[in-house]
Amino acid sequence: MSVEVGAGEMVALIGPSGSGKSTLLRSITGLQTIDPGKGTISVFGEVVQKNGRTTGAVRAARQKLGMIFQQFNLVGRLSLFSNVMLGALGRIPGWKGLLGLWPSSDKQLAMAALHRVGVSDYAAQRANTLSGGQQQRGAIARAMVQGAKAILADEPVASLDPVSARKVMELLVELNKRDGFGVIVTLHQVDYAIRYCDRVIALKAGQVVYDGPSTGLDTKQLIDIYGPEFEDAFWETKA
Ligand SMILES: Nc1ncnc2c1ncn2[C@@H]1O[C@H](COP(=O)(O)OP(=O)(O)OP(=O)(O)O)[C@@H](O)[C@H]1O
Repeated sequence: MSVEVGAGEMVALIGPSGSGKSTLLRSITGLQTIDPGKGTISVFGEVVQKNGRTTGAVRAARQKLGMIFQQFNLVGRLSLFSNVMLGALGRIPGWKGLLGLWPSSDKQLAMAALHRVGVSDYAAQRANTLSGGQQQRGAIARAMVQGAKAILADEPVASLDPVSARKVMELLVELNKRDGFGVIVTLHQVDYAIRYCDRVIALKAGQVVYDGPSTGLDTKQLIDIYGPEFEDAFWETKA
């Protein structure tokens, strides 16, 4: 496949289960290597994968990419604040991080990020005592402290109730529109992709089958992507 996403874009990645959405995101961050061959992956202009191997540029590129997962990936027994501070781990020696010897500038950054995503009131609370929506906001704050320029979110709302899911999607839109973060978000809910994202890339069996404005997706294309059962399922979720 060949795909290019601009620095400040908000893109939904959709497609049936197994179509390659997670594989694509994981490959961009270098968590997974691509097949040997001519394919390359570049992040902010630097080649991070080539000939089926990650390059030396992958580490610096990872710093610029905040990865958000369905299951939040916070350390449950640590406070929300400590979890967000982990975003700064790449900037100081590991032992300092373990002892909690964070520079005050990073601590301020963490509180500002928690405030920005609307969960600063829970900073001292253990992560595993928070709701899914609050944890996901914390994960986004951690990406901000990391210094990410773009957020790659792999089904970030799949484990959330509809209200929390909407709030997390609205937060991603806000971070994109107001703060200039690039966002690539994989979604199973096509209606969320259409409502919140300007551009949709649809994958099917590892190929790009649609790449264009979300407003350009029609029922026929969605049936092509997901199969004939799609129409029933779509209207069920809208009801
Ligand atoms: N290099 C590769 N060559 C062929 N197949 C691959 C390769 N890498 C991954 N796959 C397969 O492609 C599929 C992609 O799965 P992936 O988890 O990326 O899909 P997904 O769209 O994120 O699905 P879901 O929505 O269920 O999370 C998997 O079955 C995986 O084993």
